[in-house]
Amino acid sequence: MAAQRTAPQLVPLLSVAVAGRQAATHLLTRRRGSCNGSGWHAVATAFAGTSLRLAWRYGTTAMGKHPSVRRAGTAVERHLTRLPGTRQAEDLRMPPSLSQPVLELRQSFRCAPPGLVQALADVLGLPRQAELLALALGEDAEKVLTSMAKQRAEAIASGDRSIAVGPDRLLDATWALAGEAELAEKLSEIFSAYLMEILQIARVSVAFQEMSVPVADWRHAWADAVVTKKHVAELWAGSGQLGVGFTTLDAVSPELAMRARAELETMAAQGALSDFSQSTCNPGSQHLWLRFASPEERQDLQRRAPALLELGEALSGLPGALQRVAQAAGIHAPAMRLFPSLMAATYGPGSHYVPHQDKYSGGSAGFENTRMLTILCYLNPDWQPGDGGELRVLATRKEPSDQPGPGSRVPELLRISADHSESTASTACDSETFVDIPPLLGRIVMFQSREVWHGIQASKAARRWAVTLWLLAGSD
Ligand SMILES: O=C(O)CCC(=O)C(=O)O
Ligand SMILES: [Fe+2]
Repeated sequence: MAAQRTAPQLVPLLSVAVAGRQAATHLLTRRRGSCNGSGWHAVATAFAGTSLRLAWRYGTTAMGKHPSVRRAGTAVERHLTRLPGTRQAEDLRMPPSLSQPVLELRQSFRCAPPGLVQALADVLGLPRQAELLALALGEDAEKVLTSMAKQRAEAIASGDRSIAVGPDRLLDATWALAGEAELAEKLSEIFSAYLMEILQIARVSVAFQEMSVPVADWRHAWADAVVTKKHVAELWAGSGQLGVGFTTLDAVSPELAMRARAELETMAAQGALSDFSQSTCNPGSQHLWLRFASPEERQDLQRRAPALLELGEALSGLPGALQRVAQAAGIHAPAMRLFPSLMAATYGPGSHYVPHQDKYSGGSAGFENTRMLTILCYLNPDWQPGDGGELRVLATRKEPSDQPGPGSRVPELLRISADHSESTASTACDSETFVDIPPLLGRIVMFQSREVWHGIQASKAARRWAVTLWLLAGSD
């Protein structure tokens, strides 16, 4: 309808973009104590950017059908799910009786990390089944979850409050004397925020999933030529050093690596880098994202940083090459999806990254992301022994970690049994047994994101540069 395309639509359109950005900011600012949140930064940023573009493209129609901002945001997500190469076949199978918001919720749960979905299932007392959960939450999931949070908060406030109040509990001992209503309100606020964050991550997972492709769809002749059975055996069968699933490959031409480094230096000089990280995990590091998922993004990157695009496209061919070699060798490799985007990061003198695994998600909820494979490429032509900045790969111990992570009290109080990664880590690193890998020009290191404990030794050189590509879990 022509009337829906007039100027007043601008306000709700911008609101959609703002909602997307808010989701992004929320995830960024609530990141506490978690040592690897950058994947979700990418999700959130991607969601915000795509919301804006799609809001402009489709928003007018969406607004006609959905007057409120929340619904408009949902309508944008619906269009997201209809981008080329997405799950249209599933759309066709959807029973007509489910309303659009419920279908969208179901799609979110299908794309979200399993731990998140399990958490919602636990809270609702249902099996972890996307359709059931979407139906239970219905058209106003936020309202249902807020009311679950309130119920649980009231039960605790009127019952044995010592499970939530006191030393080493969610709330400190000053709450012991609080009135029942006041305590219930405080707990309800914390529980709601936690559940909203889970819902938000599930919603942005759709964008991430839909903008990614199966690794087999991305072929690169260079990648097919350089991957051998040795790499696959070290990576997926743990046949290499420490037996933890990592491999190195010195295969990027020094000429390409030098050009890529020069482009990063230029972008850094132009102020394209993030602020210095304030995290205790990697203090002082800076990063920037380089996306090449869509033709527009590729064109843009080609103009700004052609060598980084060339490098990104080449590295993106590695996972598919690894899959093919693994299959031929009878080695099991997990199914993966590629989100075509590199993170470039730089560590100046004194900065480092504590040992961590790449499966940790950002956000205070602290759930696991779906990363499966980390591919790093180093761009440091002048690196010398003594410069620091080595990638330290550590051996693994089987004991559970005795250090509960941030937010771990909330799932407990909400009776969530999900894979709350930081409180239930089933391995820890053995800080005495490790391999240090110099970050040499053109060197690639690949490892299992969920298994391999790794960190960066304090850098002493002026600038240490690396680009990273993360591969996400796909369905077998
Ligand atoms: O740059 C490196 O060597 C590792 C970086 C890293 O571990 C990360 O960004 O998660
Ligand atoms: Fe990492």
